[in-house]
Amino acid sequence: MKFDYLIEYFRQAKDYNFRHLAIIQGENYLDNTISLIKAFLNVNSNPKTAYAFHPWLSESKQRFNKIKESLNLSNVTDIDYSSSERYLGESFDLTILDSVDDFRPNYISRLVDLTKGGGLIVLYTNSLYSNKLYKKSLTRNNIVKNLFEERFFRKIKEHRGIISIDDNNIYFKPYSPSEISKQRKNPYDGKIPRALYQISASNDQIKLIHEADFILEKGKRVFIVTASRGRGKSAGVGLALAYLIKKMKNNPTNIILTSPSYYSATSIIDFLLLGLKRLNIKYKTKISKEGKIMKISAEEVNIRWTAPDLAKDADGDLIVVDEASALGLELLSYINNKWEKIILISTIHGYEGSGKAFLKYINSLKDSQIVKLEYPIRYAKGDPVEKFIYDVFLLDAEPEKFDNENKFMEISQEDIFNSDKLLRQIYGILVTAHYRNSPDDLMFLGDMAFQKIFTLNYNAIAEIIEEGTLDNESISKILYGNENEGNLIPHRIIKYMRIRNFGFLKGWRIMRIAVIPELQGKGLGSNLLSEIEKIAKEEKLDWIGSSFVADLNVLNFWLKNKYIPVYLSSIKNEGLGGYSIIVMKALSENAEKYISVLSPLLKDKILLSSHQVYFNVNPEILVKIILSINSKKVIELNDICISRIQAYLDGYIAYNSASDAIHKLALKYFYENNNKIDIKQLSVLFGRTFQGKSWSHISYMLSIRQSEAETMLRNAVKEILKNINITENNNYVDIS
Ligand SMILES: CC(=O)SCCNC(=O)CCNC(=O)[C@H](O)C(C)(C)COP(=O)(O)OP(=O)(O)OC[C@H]1O[C@@H](n2cnc3c(N)ncnc32)[C@H](O)[C@@H]1OP(=O)(O)O
Ligand SMILES: Nc1ncnc2c1ncn2[C@@H]1O[C@H](COP(=O)(O)OP(=O)(O)OP(=O)(O)O)[C@@H](O)[C@H]1O
Repeated sequence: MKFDYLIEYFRQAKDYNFRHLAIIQGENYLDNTISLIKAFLNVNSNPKTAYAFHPWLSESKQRFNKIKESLNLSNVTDIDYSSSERYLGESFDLTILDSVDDFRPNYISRLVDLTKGGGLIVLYTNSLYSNKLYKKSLTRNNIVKNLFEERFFRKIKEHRGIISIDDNNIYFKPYSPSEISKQRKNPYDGKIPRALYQISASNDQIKLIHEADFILEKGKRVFIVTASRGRGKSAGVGLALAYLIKKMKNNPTNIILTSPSYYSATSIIDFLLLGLKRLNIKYKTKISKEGKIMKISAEEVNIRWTAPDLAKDADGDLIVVDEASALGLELLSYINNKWEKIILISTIHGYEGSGKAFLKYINSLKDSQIVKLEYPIRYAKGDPVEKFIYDVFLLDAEPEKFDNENKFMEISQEDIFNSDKLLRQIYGILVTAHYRNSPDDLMFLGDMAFQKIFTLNYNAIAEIIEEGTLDNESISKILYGNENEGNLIPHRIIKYMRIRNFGFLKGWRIMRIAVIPELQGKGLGSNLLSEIEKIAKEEKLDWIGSSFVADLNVLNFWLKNKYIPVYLSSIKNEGLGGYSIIVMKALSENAEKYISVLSPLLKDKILLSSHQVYFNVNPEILVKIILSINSKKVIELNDICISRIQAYLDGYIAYNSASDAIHKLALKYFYENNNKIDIKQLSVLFGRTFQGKSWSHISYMLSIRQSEAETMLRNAVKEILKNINITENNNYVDIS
């Protein structure tokens, strides 16, 4: 097919700085891809090109070579989908997505983003439906739905500026440049150095650089930068840091830079270096073996990139956190407790979800200033491809609040995907409530067949996966190392607890439960759960459970609804920023037996191995879990122990001298649970005794003053002692 008539539109896009997206399908996909790009080359003869694929899959390299050679493309970066996050700070004129082997929403939204105004994105495939890697992970017993893809096609037809080519048919409604708003940079006003003004890409960036010196004011200061994707937040902060370095000149300063992965901070680093160059400030860099810039020294200032878990405790004067909302509120609150000067950068709408909880958090921070960037950097505002991506992946879905909060019903995936209004509502609840929702989750919602969706009148929703009833072979595979993410709870229990026959039981895993933000805390979540439990009982299930990243509020919700913790993952899920916990409620006698074995084991695990496995977990979470598990053990304390504790309380010996005795006393308390003690006091005791934490660590984690920590521990110890039958309250012993 010839696409010469599109040249005029490509030219228009170049003039107005917007992009086109083409979806090419059918038997002639390769020829059509080549012809379409040929038309585009009339407008840009040597485009900076990104080519994304799974290079290890058969024939993918041949396709890459054929396209590259037929078009004589010389400036090509080949990107392995699995490491595509490394390219987030880059920009391209032409982006080619090989979708023959995979059609994965997260990859598409991430890579489309990298394309500049005037550019073209081509997504080509034989068929969007068959043989796709991510889709296979949603397939069970050969069954999977196509609701996501069907909607994707409907959206292609609805949007202007999107080209759809299907063998011999082309469907394209041109976009009107009148909908594009070009931005002009305001004249230079002397507020920032001219050299930085010249390299700033938007008025928003100039404002950001100007306002960043808020951080240099006396006392605690938190400077927050938020925007949708690609607004130049990170680059702007890089330039702002260069300016701060210029201002701090002779002050020795240590700056810690952190982000979920090194690559998400590269924009900051690149633009910091560019800014330093333009300001004529000399700098040195320390580069790792993999080529990562780990440290920059300029004037008296040192800037180091450090992974979040280490960064939070590092020594420094200022911490800069990129993609802050992805780190989770617990870590952010720790950082806020420990650091005096903080810069937080976060995407508000985007593939990390819109993060209402994060917004609420930053709005509540004292001594803070928020700068919001509006104008996109890579392309003009009003760009049709951005509109398409937002719509097709529902990046900005916001739910409405409905009356009659308690009407319980099940909704089919078909009903949801056939009504955009309903889908926006349901998915909007997930996006706003769960800040880690991503476009992949939308495909999951549409295509994964073994799930059920329940709602309380569209104000609260739960997404449930059917798990269990595994056969012998599947169970054996799990025992000997195979993954089975479709059966998450049975997998964890079979693999890690080695309890084989749990796999035969039938259960429901509540994969997501969420209430629209305005209605949280009013009982809707609990009501929805109890309605679901009724149905689960009617269906004769054995168990109902959930796996989520341990967070105090969420844990409280499950405990309040009488779910019992049965498993806590031994490694941190870096992607989700925490340790996953599984909670469960038995619906059959059979399941009751398993829970009564599993939960005491979890209590033992926490009490015996927190110093090495869970030392980074908030002690309050661990205390909540152990207190919720009712398993008793007798722990004997002899008189010497008690006397040493008493001597500690009376101030004759230090904590360290009595630490073993206090440890035993705490163990006795946690296994006997006989009197109610303030949870924060217990958490200090647990943190110091079982996790080996320092007083300062504990205070940052629990948001208490450092000076309070030891008093709280003493109070907990006193309270526990009070309830132990002690005949004489001595702080010495005679041995006869
Ligand atoms: C598998 C998973 O999906 S786990 C993730 C759960 N979902 C989320 O974190 C999304 C954001 N939060 C929400 O959508 C909701 O708050 C839910 C689903 C956690 C709870 O539903 P709600 O209707 O808010 O809770 P409900 O009123 O029934 O119960 C209140 C209890 O839940 C806990 N809770 C957890 N989160 C919240 C919250 N955001 N607001 C109020 N209470 C909360 C509290 O312990 C509270 O008890 P308390 O008032 O005695 O302290
Ligand atoms: N002043 C500038 N001059 C040239 N290019 C810029 C400038 N500012 C940003 N860019 C480019 O624009 C793109 C987006 O910038 P950046 O990564 O800072 O945005 P962001 O808002 O942090 O995006 P994300 O939400 O994707 O993290 C990058 O490719 C960056 O190199």
